[in-house]
Amino acid sequence: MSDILDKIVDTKKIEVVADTKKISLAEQRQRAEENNRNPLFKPRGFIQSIESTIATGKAGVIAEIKKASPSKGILRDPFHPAEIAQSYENHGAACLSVLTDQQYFQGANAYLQAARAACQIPVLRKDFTIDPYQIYEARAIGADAILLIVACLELNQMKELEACAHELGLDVLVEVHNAPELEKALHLNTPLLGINNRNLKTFEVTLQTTLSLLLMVPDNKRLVTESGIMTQADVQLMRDHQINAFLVGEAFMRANDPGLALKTLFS
Ligand SMILES: O=C(O)c1ccccc1NCC(=O)[C@H](O)[C@H](O)COP(=O)(O)O
Repeated sequence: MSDILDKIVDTKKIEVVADTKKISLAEQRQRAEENNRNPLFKPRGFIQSIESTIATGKAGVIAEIKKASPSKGILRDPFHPAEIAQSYENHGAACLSVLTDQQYFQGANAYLQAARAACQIPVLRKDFTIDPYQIYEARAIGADAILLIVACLELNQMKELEACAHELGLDVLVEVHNAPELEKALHLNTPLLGINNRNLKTFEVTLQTTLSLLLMVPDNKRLVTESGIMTQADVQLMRDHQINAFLVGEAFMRANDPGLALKTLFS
């Protein structure tokens, strides 16, 4: 595990203990299950939205809402998640990804809630999931999908977390950065496989990461290329390799109108 991931995971362990004292696991679970019975909050179908967008010939874009990151500092200030969500939806995003980690990304659960309430498209809770508590919490705040980062997790943990998510109707994006992680990820059931082009140890970003792992990705997985997609040439390079799902943050967060930037990048 990288230094920053070590730090983030240590923080998450402390947060889960503290959060459980504020809202118990049983209460969080009850909230999650209530949401599943409420038409406003039941899962919107994250993978389905990516697939139906790609089926029309367009790129399946997971458009990220993040105020800041460890590698880049502040990306957007002022920051209005509801406006950004509407702009993304109006300009063709298949899904949203909202950072909820506070300490390292200046995110918040409230940002996810505001973004989801402002649109109809499904939302990934972008956080560092290490404990089932966070999955109940994700569903309780309205998330439609969660992220599992292989570099942070043992295989048994990943399987347990995936089963918990699926039980609640949440989709799972499993994220890898190298070949051993990819092999591990293939033990999960989720068809959604993210390759992060960012090395979380050095913060170096290269799209070659996705291209170098391509041959290892089975046909029954939907590959999402993540991080460092900045130009139309980047998009074209990926599409030339039949990669049609993208997770993009910085390029949109730095634009005046994030949705317009999405439309331009993928036109
Ligand atoms: O971005 C970071 O600095 C970072 C550090 C530690 C863990 C994760 C980190 N980033 C999360 C992401 O993977 C990106 O937010 C996402 O893929 C979008 O990337 P980009 O389009 O380059 O903003």
